[in-house]
Amino acid sequence: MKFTKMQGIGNDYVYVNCFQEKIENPSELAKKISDRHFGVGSDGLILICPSDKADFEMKMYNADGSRGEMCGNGIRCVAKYVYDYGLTDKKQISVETLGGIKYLDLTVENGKAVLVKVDMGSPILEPELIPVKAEGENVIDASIIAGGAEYKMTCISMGNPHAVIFWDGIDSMEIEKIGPSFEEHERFPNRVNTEFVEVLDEKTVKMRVWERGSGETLACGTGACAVAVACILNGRTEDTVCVKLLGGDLLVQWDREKNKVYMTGPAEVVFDGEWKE
Ligand SMILES: N[C@H](CCC[C@H](N)C(=O)O)C(=O)O
Repeated sequence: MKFTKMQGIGNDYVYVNCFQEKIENPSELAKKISDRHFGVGSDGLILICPSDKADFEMKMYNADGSRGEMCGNGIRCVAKYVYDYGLTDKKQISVETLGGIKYLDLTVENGKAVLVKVDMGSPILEPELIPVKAEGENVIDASIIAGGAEYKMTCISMGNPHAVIFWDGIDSMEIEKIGPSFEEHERFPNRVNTEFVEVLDEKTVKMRVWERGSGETLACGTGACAVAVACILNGRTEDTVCVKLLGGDLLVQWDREKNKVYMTGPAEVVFDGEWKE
């Protein structure tokens, strides 16, 4: 099976062109191929497939084999792949995901896509749609007890579930201890991606993320969008935010009139390879 290893600000996945390859059990393959010692090593597996609703379909699997509804860093790499590898010559493409159809604009230099802007759609705040067990019509700066400690969280879905926690001193936090207590918390029926964010100024934040199904990653695109929305909802930043992650920066804008979130960032090919099972 041919694959391409790609990364979006350090959030790395194995990409398979399913116009050419047939994957019998993607969940099992994701677990094997993601292993950083016995496999290729990645945060998960992403399949690039035909679609009858959009130009392409993205099917995303975390390193534990679980399916993610949407992947922000991944969808930028999908857009780069389909352009650079000649599946399309369009610089505006649509990609079907479990989180809805997403629309992307490519910036091309020397025949290669170097920057991708994604219309990530509208943030979802209704608890039952995130989902998170909670009273009321949203979860903004709400209390949760996790791992025996109390936190304040803001919950948002970008097609996939996120819990955003404001936290000073994220560089020294023991995310590997706190993250799982949120990921497996009984208030999140489908588990949750958890972001810890430090506000630097009204235009700039920095974050770390414990991803559902993959643990701490260097970056999370949907998480960066959830963080920006949470910062704006809590009056911490302006509507356009530079989100600084371990692997690099993303620019996130929440257009409140259109109620759409736009994310702009890079996408890069690491290498092409062959997987022999
Ligand atoms: N772990 C996520 C999927 C990947 C999201 C992240 N890598 C991104 O760039 O959005 C989930 O299970 O919802």
